[in-house]
Amino acid sequence: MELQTGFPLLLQQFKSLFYKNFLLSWRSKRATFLQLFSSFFFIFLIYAIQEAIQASFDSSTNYDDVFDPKAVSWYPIPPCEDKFFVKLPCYDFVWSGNDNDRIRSIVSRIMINNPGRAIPPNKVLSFRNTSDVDEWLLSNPMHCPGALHFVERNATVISYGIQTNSTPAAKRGNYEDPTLKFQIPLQLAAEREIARSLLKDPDFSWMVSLKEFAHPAIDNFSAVASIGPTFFLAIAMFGFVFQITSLITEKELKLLQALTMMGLYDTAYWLSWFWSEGIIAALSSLFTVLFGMMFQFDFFLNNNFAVLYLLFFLFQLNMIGFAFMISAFITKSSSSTTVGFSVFIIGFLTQIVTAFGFPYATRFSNTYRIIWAFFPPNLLAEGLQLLARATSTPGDPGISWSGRTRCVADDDDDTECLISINDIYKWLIFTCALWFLLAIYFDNIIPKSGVRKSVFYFLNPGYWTGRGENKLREGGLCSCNSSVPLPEHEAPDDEDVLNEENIVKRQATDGLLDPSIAVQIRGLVKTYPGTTKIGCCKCKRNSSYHALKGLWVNFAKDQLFCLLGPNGAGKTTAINCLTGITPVTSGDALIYGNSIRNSVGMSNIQKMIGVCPQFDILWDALSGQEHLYLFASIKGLPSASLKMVVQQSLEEVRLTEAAKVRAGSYSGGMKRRLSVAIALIGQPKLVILDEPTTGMDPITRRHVWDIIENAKKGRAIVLTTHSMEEADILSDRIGIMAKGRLRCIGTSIRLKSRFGTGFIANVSFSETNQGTSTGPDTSTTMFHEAVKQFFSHNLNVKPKEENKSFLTFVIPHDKEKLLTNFFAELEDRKSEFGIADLQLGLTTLEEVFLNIAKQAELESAAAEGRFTTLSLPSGTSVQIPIGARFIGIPGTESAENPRGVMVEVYWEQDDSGSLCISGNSPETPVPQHVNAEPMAPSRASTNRVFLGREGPVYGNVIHPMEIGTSNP
Ligand SMILES: Nc1ncnc2c1ncn2[C@@H]1O[C@H](COP(=O)(O)OP(=O)(O)OP(=O)(O)O)[C@@H](O)[C@H]1O
Repeated sequence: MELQTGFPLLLQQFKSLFYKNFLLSWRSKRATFLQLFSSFFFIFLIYAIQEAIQASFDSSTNYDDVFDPKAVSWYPIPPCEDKFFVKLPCYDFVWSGNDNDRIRSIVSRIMINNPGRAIPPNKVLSFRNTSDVDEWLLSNPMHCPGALHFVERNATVISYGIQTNSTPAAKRGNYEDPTLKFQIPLQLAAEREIARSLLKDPDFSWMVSLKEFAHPAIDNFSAVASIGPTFFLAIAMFGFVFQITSLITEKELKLLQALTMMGLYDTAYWLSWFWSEGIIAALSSLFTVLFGMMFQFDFFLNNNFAVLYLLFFLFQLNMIGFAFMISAFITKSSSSTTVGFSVFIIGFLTQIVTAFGFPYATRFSNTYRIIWAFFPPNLLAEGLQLLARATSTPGDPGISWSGRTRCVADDDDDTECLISINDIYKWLIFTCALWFLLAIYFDNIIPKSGVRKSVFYFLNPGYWTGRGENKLREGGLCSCNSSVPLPEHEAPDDEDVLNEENIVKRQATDGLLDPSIAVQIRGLVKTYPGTTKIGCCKCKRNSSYHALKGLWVNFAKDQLFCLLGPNGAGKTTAINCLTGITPVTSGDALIYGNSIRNSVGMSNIQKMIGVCPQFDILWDALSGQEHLYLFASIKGLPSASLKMVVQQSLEEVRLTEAAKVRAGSYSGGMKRRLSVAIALIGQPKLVILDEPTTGMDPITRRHVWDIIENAKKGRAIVLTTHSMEEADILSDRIGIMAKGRLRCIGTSIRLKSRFGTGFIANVSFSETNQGTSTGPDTSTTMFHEAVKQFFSHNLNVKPKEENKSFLTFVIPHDKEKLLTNFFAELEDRKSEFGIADLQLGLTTLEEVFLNIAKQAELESAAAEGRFTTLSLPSGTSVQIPIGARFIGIPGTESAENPRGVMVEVYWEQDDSGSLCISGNSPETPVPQHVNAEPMAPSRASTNRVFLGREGPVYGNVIHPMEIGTSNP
């Protein structure tokens, strides 16, 4: 099937990723709902705050149009309880001059003649002079709203003064103007009664009316301008946090890595996210403006719709770009909320600073404004200020579309225009593009799975032409990678591995590419470099590690090559090198002639490989069918064939019925099957299966084996597994790795015959000879003994397992030549021995595996000179090199045993694969001819005495050859 390439592939990848993002948004409805409609909640809050604040100025006409002001002529002295925040007991007024009869009479008339309400005597306090009043007011704050001070100059002149608490106050939506409420009534009462007293006419009266100017609303409090920036930032923060979470989750779960292995273009990935989030931002901005209009804000009604919409949309888009960029620095999706909260707090603070005029005033230099514009919330705050200022009074027309470029002086002092709404658009577009490019740049240079590109990767022409080396680096940006020498090349001990290596080397030197070979690995070396991370308080050092120490091997077409090896052998590393996830340190590999070290080669390889990674890399919210559609599209399968291919794949892995079920609800086995289907989709020419059947039940496992078996045709398959049965059944060739090296290679039978302990003979006896249930009869014992005798006499072997129905013998390889005659004779004497059935088989692959792993561990322990303690039943403890088989015990020399005694040590591997002592033989004399070496490390070559204490005792290693035996 012809796969798409170039721009059509990019377009197809973009479409399928866009659809994936759409599905993810659709299925996380709560998050999407918040992104789209959180604006309603915030605008409602702005509305409520605006209403509350305006209500507090209700008694003032400053915020209203007053075209026909009313005259007010009714000004009684109000009861003191009407004063806001008054303390009880309170007084309607206090006065001074009480040592004067005439003044006393004037005050009593003020109280009696107060319009509408006579003031009771207990609501008034009198003093002799003004200083006494001041003293009382000082010691009794808020107990009285005003004071009158009278002085009788002469019979015709009485002067007076007024004191009021002149602070305007607001309480629960009401405004208190002290002049109108307290000062004028006191003034009118004092003047009225002074006039009556002087004229001696108790009915003398005149009308005083007060009337304000007709005026339009003087100011318009804009909650949108004052608190809007914070609230609109909060709306954008939902998208910001969800965006970072989605991106980091895809990295964390290695979903992005899986897509990259399938040949994903970076651009398609980022564009798909940008578009899908851009659409949500577009809708969210639309709803923001519509809700603003719905709540009848002048800000939203008077400014042009497009001008408003563009500001909100560009801001939200900018925040998405910002989220992309920030996500490159975050490794855990759980951190995204913290990051979002931090950005919000910083934005909140810088918006306050912006609202106070920084840096959009002529006294600040342009540099400040440029720096300020790189943080999107600042631009939003300034944009909202401009729009609010354009609608500050109800008569203001707002900013029209054509007026968006018009620059209005910011301040009364400022005559120079500093920024227009159009400039804000330009800054938002520019910085958004910048964040987008930086996101791709940082994503490339900040390590993912320990791998990154060079800081100046974009300066390498090969990056743009695709013809350069596939240069990836390892380690963090700030870590100093020490240059590590390559591991020494050791010629393999095993003849088959050596042969394979020579074949590959010869083919590499000749430059010949055998058409039957799918993958040729040429001396692959992978060293994870040691890094020194300089933290704030400490230096952290990791030493380098040679995970692959020179791998030379061919994988043939139409065959399955199984890589076995204990944990940490380097299997996954080898696979990661082949798929381009990990850069190789040295050597190369050709996959169908394409080098993994070359960018073009790697992009060709990605089109022809399918990978089933060790751990399922799936989106919980997507169904099996959707996964297959996505991966097939990323791979470049023509869109016309997608449906058919996906159906076939689902049928193949028996997931048709669960095709529409979300992968999150799949069982472990179903997920593995889906991963296998993804690896096989698009007929890849090389399929890499890393432990594909982990967690599957035996029935499903066998079914997947069938799938793998059928998939061999026309492609090469590389399989890693810890199931020896799987390896045995599926493999055409097996390579067992340990400690980064290939230890053996060949077919299953060859490995068993070369590395197994020998043959297994199972002898089962006929039922009639098995005695009663209470115990074997004498004939059974007789048959058993006869067979045992026969084996012992001819092959020198004892049974490994025995019960009343069968005997099992392990026959070493060196007896192979005797076997034909031996079994022919046994077959002839079957009835004589009471034998029902006779089976001969090779030892299991598992045994081969264990032997190879143990051998590798022994070698490495010997190479590293590691020691362990052997505790003998006699109570002696000796230090012995790990893996040593025969040990002479120092200090046991005697006349009887002049060379002392020795033991054979038995080794086994623990769960982590390390060797540990499983037991030892009884002590036997060391033969006379044996030369035992004291095997202490150089620093403790003798059994020294340290500070009065004995040092450790080191055993003498005896080479097995000296005793006449060979190594296991
Ligand atoms: N990024 C890394 N940095 C340092 N060392 C690493 C890194 N990745 C793997 N290693 C080391 O390289 C060695 C080989 O690891 P690898 O994952 O290839 O083993 P494996 O054979 O696949 O094991 P398993 O069967 O457990 O999957 C291990 O000792 C591992 O600790």
